[in-house]
This record gives sequence, C-alpha cells and structure tokens, in this order.
Amino acid sequence: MREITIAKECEWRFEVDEPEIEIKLLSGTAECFGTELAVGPPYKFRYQKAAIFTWHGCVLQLDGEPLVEYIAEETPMLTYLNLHFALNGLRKQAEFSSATPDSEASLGPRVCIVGPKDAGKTSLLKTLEAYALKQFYHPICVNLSPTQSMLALPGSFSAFHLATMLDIQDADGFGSSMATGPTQIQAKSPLVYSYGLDEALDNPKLYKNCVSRLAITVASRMSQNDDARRSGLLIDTPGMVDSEKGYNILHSILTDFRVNVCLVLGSERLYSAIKRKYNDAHWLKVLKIPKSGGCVDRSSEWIQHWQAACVKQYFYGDYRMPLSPLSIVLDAQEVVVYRVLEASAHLMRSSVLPLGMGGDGEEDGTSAAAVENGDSGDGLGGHFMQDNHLERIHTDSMTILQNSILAVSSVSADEDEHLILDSCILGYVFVSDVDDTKNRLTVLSPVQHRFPNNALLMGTLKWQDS
Ligand SMILES: Nc1ncnc2c1ncn2[C@@H]1O[C@H](COP(=O)(O)OP(=O)(O)OP(=O)(O)O)[C@@H](O)[C@H]1O
Repeated sequence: MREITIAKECEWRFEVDEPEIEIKLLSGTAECFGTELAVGPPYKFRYQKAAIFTWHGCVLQLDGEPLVEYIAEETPMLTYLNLHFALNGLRKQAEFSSATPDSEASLGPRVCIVGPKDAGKTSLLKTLEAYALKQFYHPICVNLSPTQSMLALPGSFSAFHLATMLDIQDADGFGSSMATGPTQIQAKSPLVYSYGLDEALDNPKLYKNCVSRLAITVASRMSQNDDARRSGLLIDTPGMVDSEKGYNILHSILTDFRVNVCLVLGSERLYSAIKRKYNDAHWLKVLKIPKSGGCVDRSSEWIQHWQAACVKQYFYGDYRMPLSPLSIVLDAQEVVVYRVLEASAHLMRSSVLPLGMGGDGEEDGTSAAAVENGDSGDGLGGHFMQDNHLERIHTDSMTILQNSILAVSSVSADEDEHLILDSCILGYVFVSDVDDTKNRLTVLSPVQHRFPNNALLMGTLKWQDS
C-alpha cells in the first residue's frame, strides 16, 4: 500500500487487468472522467485504462500494482471544462426560451462525438455527462459503438436519460441497469436495441436502420420530457473510417439525431474533411477537440477480455452486488433464434429472392423519417424484413449457438422478422451447452422466471463461463 500525491491540474494515469487495484482518496478533490471520488471509501478497478484527475491537488492511497502508471502534467481537461460551459450555456438558452416546445430554440445541444478508434470519444462523453449531471442537467447519452457497449452487452446500441451519477467502478464505466438487489449508485434504465455485429461496416444498412430506430425513440423522449429537451444529447460513435462509407454512416447519425454540434477528436484530417463536407450546413457546428495524451490503443485481444469482463458482470454482478443467474435446460423446439447477418451474407440471401424483393446495397440513405413510415429506403414502401438481415436457426443446427450470447427481444417468437428487428432488447441469455443428441440447450438466464417465449437474436458475441 502506498500514497500518490497529485499536483493540481495533473492526472494519475493507470492501466490494470487482473488482479484489481484499490484506490482511496485520502485528501483533496479528484475525479475519474468527470465523476468525483468521495474521500474515504475504496474504489476497485479491474480491466481498466483510466486516469484520476485533480483540479486542486490530492493524495490517493493505492493498494495493488497497476501494469502501467504515471503522472501526466499536460491534459486537455481545461478545454473539456470550457466545452462543458459552452454546452451548458446552450442548455440554459433552451431552458429559458419562450419558443414552442417543438422549435429548434427550445432544444438543448445535440452533440455527436466523432474520431478515429481509441481517440477518447467515450471518455469525453463520460466527462461531459458527469459535468452536466453536477449542474442538474441530464443529457440523454447514446452509444452507437457496437464494440464498446454502454449499460448493455457488446453488439448493442443503447440510450439512457435521468442518471444521478456514473459508476466509475463498473466494467463499462457507466453503471448497471435494473437488477434485483440494491445498488450503491442508482441503477439506470437504458433503452437497448440489438445490432449484433462488431463493426458498423459489417452491415451498414442494418447499422443505419438500428440508428434510425433509436433516433426515433430518443426524439420522442425529447418531445415529451422537458428535462430531456433542454439537456440535449451526447452521442458516442464507433471509430470513424475515413472513407465514403464512413461519411455515409456519419451523415445518417447527424441527420437522424438532428445533431447540431459535431466534436471531432484526435484527427486533423478527419476534422478538415468533415468541416469541408458541412461547410454550407448552417445547422451544424463542427469543432476540433484535442485528444488526451492518456488515450491508449487497445488491442483486439484486450477488447475481448474487457468484453468478457462485461458479460461476467452482467450475469454474476460484482463484489458490491453479487448476482445468481439461473441455469435452465430447454428443448430446442421451445426456442426461436435468429442470426444477424453480415452485409455479404445478407446480399447472398437477397440474390435468391424474387426480383425487387431483395436489399439494394447499403448506400441508400435510409432516414429516420423513412423508418417511421415503414419505408426501408428501397422504394418499395416495405419494412426492413425485405432486406433479410436475419436468418432463422433451425432446430437441427443449434450447435452454432454454443457459447453464444442471445439478446431477448421484446416481441413474441411468432412475430415477423421486421418486428423482431424493430423491437428493443429486454436482456440477454448465455447458451452454455448444446446437446445435439437430446436436442436440448442449457442457458444461463439473469432472471429466475419462466423462460420467455420471445424471439432471440444471435450476434457475433461469444463467451466462456469460467
Ligand atoms: N486521460 C486518460 N488517461 C488514461 N487512459 C485514458 C485517458 N483517456 C482515455 N483513456 C483510455 O483510453 C482508451 C481509449 O479511450 P476511449 O474508449 O475513450 O476511446 P474511444 O475513441 O471511445 O474508443 P473506440 O473508438 O474504441 O470507441 C480507453 O481505455 C480509455 O479508458
């Protein structure tokens, strides 16, 4: 056990896998991505790369050995704080505006954070959300990055509103959703949709459909709730690829969520490309934001370990709230599972459909309004089903489910595919065993009720319960 003294406006950066480390704030003030630490109680960190920053100086007590640790004197925190004050100014303007609730002037800032992989987008979102919460605004947080989930498992998109504070000890750094036991920090109620794949470009059309669906729900929350309306939005995006497909996806996000502030982190080239593209767009401000020197490039192996830690926490909780999932044996006939297809597989399926019934490639610019009207953007006035993004798994080929995480949709198993894709996610189950000979599945479920008769969605996420 040792003490670490951090001078004002400096941060202690650390990386830890296993075993965990324990930190206590002994004196002064300190924060982790904007969320303040209390003096006294221990904070445990596992599978994290993070920083403890102090505005006025502090002393920490450290128990355990991080893999990497150092004190950094140069941080972009002052810029982030100024950015927060600017956004709060816009929130205040919206709050005291006498305009009608559906007009632009009564809406708080809709901020989208863009940048290459590992540029610090999620960390900036956490910081801006934490600062806004301290000033009694509750921006809706939206995560559109399938690899780095927020209050959900990888492969999902989510949004939440009305948090008290973020939980820095949680695997994803946001907190936990409702569970049966008491939580130290108030649980959040996210709205989750399943995308199922790892990258936006694995199936851009499905990705845009999912974005549009979430955007509609978020817009309806903003139109019905004064707090959401004036607090605005903070949107986290996946690592941006500097390509036509990447810009196409970005454009869908910006238009669907009616974004009016686009923050570009960590890439001068991306910033100038986006700035040029939206030069004449009076509705959008594109701002360049410095990347923190603490941002760490994470290997795919590390991300897999981190995702496994998130899944484990989902089923078994953590030291503050241990959970007991239930293992259930099911007859393969009892479950209806759909596999989410990548773009290449979806086009193969489309090619064997009658003319005019298939997907039409990915760059169709499907918008939220089109989705609302049930128009998949292919000019047929139909729903997403025509694009065949799902494939039903037959009972005799259930071995493919071994070690899969299945998202439980909120619609019954006999609904149409398009309704299943449109539905939000209630939770997840894990397939721990598939018995081919007896045609049975063993699944781990977080709830102890009867297994629901809802459609299940299988993405690419696998896990080993060890
Ligand atoms: N100031 C900092 N000190 C130490 N680590 C940091 C700091 N800022 C960010 N990190 C870490 O760097 C990694 C990348 O940051 P972050 O997740 O915010 O990037 P991202 O752009 O959202 O990544 P992705 O493109 O994968 O979504 C994370 O593990 C994060 O915790």
